[in-house]
Amino acid sequence: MHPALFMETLQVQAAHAELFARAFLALVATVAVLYLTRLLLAPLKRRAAASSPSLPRPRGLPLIGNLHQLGAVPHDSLAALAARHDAPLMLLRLGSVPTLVVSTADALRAAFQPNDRAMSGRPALTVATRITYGLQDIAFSPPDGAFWRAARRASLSELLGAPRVRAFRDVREGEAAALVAAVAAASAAGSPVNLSEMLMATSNRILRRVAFGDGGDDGSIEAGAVLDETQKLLGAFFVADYMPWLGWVDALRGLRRRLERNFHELDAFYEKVIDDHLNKRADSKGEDLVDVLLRLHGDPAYRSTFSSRNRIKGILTDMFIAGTDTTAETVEWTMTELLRHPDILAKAQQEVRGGGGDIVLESDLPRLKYLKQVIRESMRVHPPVPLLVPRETIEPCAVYGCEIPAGTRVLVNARAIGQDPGAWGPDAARFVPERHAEVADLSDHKPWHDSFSLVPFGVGRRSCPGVHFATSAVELQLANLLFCFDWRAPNGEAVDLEQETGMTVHRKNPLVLVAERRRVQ
Ligand code: HEM
Repeated sequence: MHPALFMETLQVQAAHAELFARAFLALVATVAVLYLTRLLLAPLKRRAAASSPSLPRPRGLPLIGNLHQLGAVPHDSLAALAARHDAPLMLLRLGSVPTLVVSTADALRAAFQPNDRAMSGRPALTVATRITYGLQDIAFSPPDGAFWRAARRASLSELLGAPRVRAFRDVREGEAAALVAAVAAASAAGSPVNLSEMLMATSNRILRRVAFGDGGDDGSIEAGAVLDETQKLLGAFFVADYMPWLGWVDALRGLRRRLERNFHELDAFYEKVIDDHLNKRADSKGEDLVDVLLRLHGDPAYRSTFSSRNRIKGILTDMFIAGTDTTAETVEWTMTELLRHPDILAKAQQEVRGGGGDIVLESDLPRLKYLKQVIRESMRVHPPVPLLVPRETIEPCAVYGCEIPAGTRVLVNARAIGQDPGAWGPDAARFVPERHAEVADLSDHKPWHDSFSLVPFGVGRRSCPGVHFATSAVELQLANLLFCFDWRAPNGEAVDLEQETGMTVHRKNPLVLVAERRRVQ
């Protein structure tokens, strides 16, 4: 190496070492100060706690609080922690963030029924803030401004409401048929099929066709990879979201650079899609979601809500992050449970096959009552978003007489609530679709919110506006998989229930099954 270059390298290394030493010293000093402050304040806190009712607060560690108790599968670890402390509502400190965790149906009712508004904030998480152009979307924007209310109203009336969902029926039927064809082709030689992969591809294609009007073909592989990376980043642990003052660690870990790269790729993709739509709008046939958003952009009644391209792009991001994995995972977990319960699988198949024809269409769905019970039961036991999307209190409120300050993060453990024996009885852990047999209208999802015991789509004013959109796709795909194929695990193995979590939860091991094409007489 050239001596000058060698010297320069040494200098750079020395500068890095010095920088690192300084950062380390700053970290040690901060930890010491925080620990001392905590020690000094402890008697004061104890006196205050003795004078007012308070919620259980499982003991944490200095600095990280209860973060270490989240484990690899946070919703299950939190359920176990709540059970250990007999605490349907408990207050944790995740890093420096005070967090209320709700784990039973009664606790959810007590927390949300009187405080729907107070509980309707969302924390400004690092990834969500960036990919939604600074919270200019529906899922993460603050609820107290005019924008969120107007955008949510538009999402219900224009984007995700029943008429719009009906208009995309051809897309869902086409993609269900394509899924059947893909399974048939892959299993033609008797080899097992990776159903998880196929379900994710189907869900992705539906969203892309509905949102952008493209078929997920030409040039879209790249875009698929970009959206995949967005999902991965959303599930990644950013230190800044729990210890804002230690946020620089995310930069050292390379996460900030990854996020920036992903944001710019996503942005370039949206820009192209929007330009393409503006250029060919005049001769396009049906409206896709980009067309609708551009129409609203030009409509005086909506102009202030959809005033900028960034808001249109923020809402498109919502559709993808909220609508793709969730739908695929619902089908994946339902198939998992069916394979683990052959009697239930047989009963559901008998119902689906009772209608004749060689494929199931949407017009067949209203008669499939048992299938709907199976899906409901699957979402009770495996809600795809087990801790919902985090909330944050926007004003102080009280639960069970205990004050919850503004700015408290709120995690609703939908999975624990779905298995709460207080709400579901002593057999809550068993998979029994018949427990929903008395539900009058299985397609009406409002009771899911009212009962507070089945909340895979969330609660109150921030609950999911995509329920209709999602359930129609889930029901049709499942009906066709059961109608067209007989299913079994390879070599008679048991199908496991191991989970892998990000913001959503999917199977850790892909669902690989043997599918035998049913011959229709
Ligand atoms: C089975 C599929 C789905 C599940 C389980 C699901 C679940 C959820 C959950 C748990 C929330 C948070 C609710 C809360 O905080 O109380 C949510 C919010 C949301 N979902 Fe879904 N979702 C699904 C499909 C969809 C689809 C297909 C779309 C759109 C294409 C969508 C769009 C949204 C949006 C925009 C929000 C944010 C609402 C707000 O903050 O006001 N979801 N969803």
